[in-house]
Amino acid sequence: MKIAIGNDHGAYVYKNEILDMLVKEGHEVINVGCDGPESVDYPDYARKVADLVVNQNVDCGILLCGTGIGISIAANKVKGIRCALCTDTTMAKLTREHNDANILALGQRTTGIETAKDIVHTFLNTPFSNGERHIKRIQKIKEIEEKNL
Ligand SMILES: O=C(CO)[C@H](O)[C@H](O)COP(=O)(O)O
Repeated sequence: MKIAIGNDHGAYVYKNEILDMLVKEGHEVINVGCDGPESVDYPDYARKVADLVVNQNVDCGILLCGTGIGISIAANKVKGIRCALCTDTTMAKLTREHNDANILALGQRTTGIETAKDIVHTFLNTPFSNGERHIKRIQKIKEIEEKNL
């Protein structure tokens, strides 16, 4: 898969671990995150990954910050983004099956690295269910976006 990954200073260690893992597994990964501990602003990185996803330059995105909260809030402001903060594999599976999430958010300060890696694998390997009720609900999310224009 082609994956965009971005992060703030609170998550560059996990970003590097997950990036290495994905490249070893044969994925093409575009790294638009920060690569060191100097303080940066997570919305800037949310926007970079979100733009790559909505413009269909990549199949999906991964965003990381200290908690995963701020960066997911920011990404979800971009029209067409359904970014899910996941803290376990059940959430990763269900957000793909039910919400057709196109960005996964993770927190370096809140989730263990092995769990985070498992979450990434589950997110990437779970297809959208295409269930009628889920399609209808995602359509309603799109309607909310349109009204906010
Ligand atoms: O988790 C985050 C946002 O939700 C950020 O990574 C966190 O707020 C950064 O904090 P600090 O500037 O104190 O390192």
